[in-house]
Amino acid sequence: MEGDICDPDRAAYPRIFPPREAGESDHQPFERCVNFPVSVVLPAAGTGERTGLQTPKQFCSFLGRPLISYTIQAFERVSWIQSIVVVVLKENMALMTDIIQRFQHRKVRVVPGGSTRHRSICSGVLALGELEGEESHAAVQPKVVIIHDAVRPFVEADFLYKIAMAAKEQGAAGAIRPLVSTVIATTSEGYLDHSLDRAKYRASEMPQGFTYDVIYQAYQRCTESDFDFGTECLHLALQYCGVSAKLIEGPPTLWKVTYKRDLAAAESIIKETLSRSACVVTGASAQAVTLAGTLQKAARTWDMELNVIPDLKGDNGSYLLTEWNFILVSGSLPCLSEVEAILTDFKAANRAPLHPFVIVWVHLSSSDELSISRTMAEQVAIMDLASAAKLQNIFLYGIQIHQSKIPLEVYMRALGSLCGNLTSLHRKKPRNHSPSQ
Ligand SMILES: Nc1ccn([C@@H]2O[C@H](COP(=O)(O)OP(=O)(O)OP(=O)(O)O)[C@@H](O)[C@H]2O)c(=O)n1
Ligand SMILES: O=P(O)(O)OC[C@@H](O)[C@@H](O)[C@@H](O)CO
Repeated sequence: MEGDICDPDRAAYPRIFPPREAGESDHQPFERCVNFPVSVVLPAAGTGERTGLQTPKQFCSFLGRPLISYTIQAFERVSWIQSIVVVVLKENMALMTDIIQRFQHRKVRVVPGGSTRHRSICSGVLALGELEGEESHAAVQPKVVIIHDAVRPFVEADFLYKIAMAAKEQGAAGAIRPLVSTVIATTSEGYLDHSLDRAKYRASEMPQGFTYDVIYQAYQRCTESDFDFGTECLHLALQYCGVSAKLIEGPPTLWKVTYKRDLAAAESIIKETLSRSACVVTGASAQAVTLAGTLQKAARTWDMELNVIPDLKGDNGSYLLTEWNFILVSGSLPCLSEVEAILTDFKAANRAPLHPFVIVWVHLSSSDELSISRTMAEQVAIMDLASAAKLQNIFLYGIQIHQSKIPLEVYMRALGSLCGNLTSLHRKKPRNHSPSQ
């Protein structure tokens, strides 16, 4: 597809996902890239009245992490997004800055919002044209602006790609979903006037994309009434720039957190997603990498996503300690130092895990290379280590695979049921963090 400069078969993170084998089904996420600058505006200056809570819904925490942090993370994981502008109420600027620092968000800038959603979005769009500080080095004025409600945390890279490409081609693009209920028009006395043919209408959702010029002009030309009562950016593009947006049906995950019940739904999705992902840390051992590849394939039968990494540090040396669980695979003789190293890395990253992390230490031994006594001694040492790890909110498991004795598949099933525990672990309340509203 035009603009798609990445080889679609190349994984977005080549050092994590081994190249797919010929004919292997498309289990692994890969990232399609665009070749023009894209920035994001996340309006988050609302008060969330409809939730009935004191805390604005974008700042409500799940597993110790505010909702808006999950949304930002969904965007900063997309490598072709150059910058993110979060728009919050002036009194929440310090809180938002703290969240960015605490969760190590990158390429994010905070600007003050307005009294309505359109005024907040406009503030974010204008900020993209005024690059300041280090932003001016890293980001250029975007060709395409993606606008996305900060309270829609479940957005996928592939759909963002479709919206960005359509916005570049058409000038504007928006996500839509089928209507669940029929839309009816009422009389001023509150009676049915007429009902709309549901087949002709769709729900307008987010993300939406616009070329920078279109959305900038639309906000320059719209009226005060638009600013005060409007809810649809696509309408402004049509009304004031003559641009008819390309509409793309999005996945059901695009829904917006609006009412209190939506918070509970969002929390269960977050827990479910977290418990089905893990990083396999292999070190440099070729044997461990091979075992990791086998694990990765087997994990698909457990509906788990395993990302294989050589160590806990990312390309730029920063720790990859986001919300992953970890499976530490050692091909060499089982030595505690590998486990101790990963726990030390956790400590060095200075990130108290806000929800239980799981480390499964899988040792592949080609024979009974260990005497029983050493195994026993080692098990005691592992148990001590596991007790210490638990104080860090980390659950440490160890599995020794004697390849000679039992087929690998049997171990895979054991590991599968252990990984299945991740879900139950995440159902536990995070230690020491009473979740805020
Ligand atoms: N003045 C406003 C109003 C809303 N928003 C943002 O626009 C998104 C969608 O709006 P909505 O769901 O209506 O949020 P609230 O206005 O906070 O909700 P409510 O109407 O229940 O108060 C939210 O991320 C919200 O923070 C904004 O940036 N500035
Ligand atoms: O109307 P609310 O302020 O609840 O939320 C904004 C939504 O209307 C908006 O996100 C989509 O309809 C797309 O424009």
